[in-house]
Amino acid sequence: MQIKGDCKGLYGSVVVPGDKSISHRAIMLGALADGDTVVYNFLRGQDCLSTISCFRKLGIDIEEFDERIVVHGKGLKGLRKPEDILYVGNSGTTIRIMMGILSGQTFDCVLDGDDSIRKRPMDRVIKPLRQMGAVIDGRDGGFPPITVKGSVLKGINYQMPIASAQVKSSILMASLYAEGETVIYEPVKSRDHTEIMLSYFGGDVTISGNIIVSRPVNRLQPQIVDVAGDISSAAYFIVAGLIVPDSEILIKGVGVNPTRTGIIDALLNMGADIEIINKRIVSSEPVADIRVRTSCLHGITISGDIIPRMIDEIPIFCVAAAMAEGITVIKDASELRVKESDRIYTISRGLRALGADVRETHDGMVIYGRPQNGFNASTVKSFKDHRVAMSMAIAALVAKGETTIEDFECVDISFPGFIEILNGIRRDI
Ligand SMILES: O=C(O)C1=C[C@@H](OP(=O)(O)O)[C@@H](O)[C@H](O)C1
Ligand SMILES: C=C(OP(=O)(O)O)C(=O)O
Repeated sequence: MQIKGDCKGLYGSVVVPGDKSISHRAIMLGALADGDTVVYNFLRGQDCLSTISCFRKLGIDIEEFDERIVVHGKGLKGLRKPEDILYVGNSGTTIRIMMGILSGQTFDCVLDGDDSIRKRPMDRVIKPLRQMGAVIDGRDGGFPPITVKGSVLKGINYQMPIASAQVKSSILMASLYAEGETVIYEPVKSRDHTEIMLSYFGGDVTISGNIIVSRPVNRLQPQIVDVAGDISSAAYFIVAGLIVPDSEILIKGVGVNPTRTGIIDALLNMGADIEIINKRIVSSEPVADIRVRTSCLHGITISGDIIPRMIDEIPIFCVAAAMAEGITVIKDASELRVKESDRIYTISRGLRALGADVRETHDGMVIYGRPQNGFNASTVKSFKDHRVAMSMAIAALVAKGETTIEDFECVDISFPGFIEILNGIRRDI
């Protein structure tokens, strides 16, 4: 993909596709509910389509219409043994949360994914699920393919060693099949869409601070789920609107669940002109419109609790940091090393190719903002990582000349239509 630089301004309003995390969960809980769940604004990105494909193989009828998806749920005990392996493509969320669901079934199955998934650690999920009684294994102790033998589960008390919504959600799904209560202690609060949606579907979940208690229920109630716009996708336009001169963008209908808004808090601390307006609740999740205008940003340090609240946005945050005055330091973000790519390495490498001064540390980066000669166009790798590809596209807007981003089609994993929306608000195209 070629991206023309020297962008003269971005102007207008955009609507980003539905939230990836919420879309996955709507299919999963819809499949386990007794009856039809209707999902509006479902994200038709490859990751969520992988979730649909896995549940179809498990015997769930899922119909796709233009504006909605209908999941014909068969109840907690309604899944049937698949005839094939369950292929999750590039989606960590699909494989990890499904491991929890499949542990409590009465049949065996195998989960596998692409080259990137085969390198991602699954022991973080295997360990607590085994404590619950699951019979589950991975290649070399913890990598896909994963085999799951359905078994009888019991509730556990689990202190999570890392903040991970995928691990938490996998345990919560298994808790639906476990005898007794499951208690999860999170070191730092991670996104809570599973807890919110489980309650919405009639599950028995209580949350107090970082402690979540779940008890099994006899049935889940099907629902209408209107998926909020994905703040992770909105983040590319938020940063673009801040760093491209003469810009003003309104992003409509974005999910602003506080466990996801770390990127907004971090950018506000850098001096960003961001307004959150028209706040409302949609299907139990907070949603708002976000207005951004070109701003003079300055460097900051981010670490600790804010990191899980913006984990997927750190690549695009690095682009903002590289355009800010002064130094930005990112700490406590070693989880980035086990995403679709090692994002500490891949985003540092991409930004350096455009002329930024970025140094890697074991758990983050140090970014010396505003390179003297500005950004200069180059050919950069996406490493087939959708978040790196889109972050580089935004950085390319403020480079001199035309940047080439390799393997750009990977953006379809989370944001089909990204480039069309971006070109639609460029004043110079
Ligand atoms: O639960 C989820 O939907 C997700 C959780 C996060 O992963 P971790 O749980 O590994 O932090 C995030 O990076 C991923 O894109 C989506
Ligand atoms: C890490 C991501 O997703 P997943 O873990 O589901 O592959 C992401 O979308 O940035």
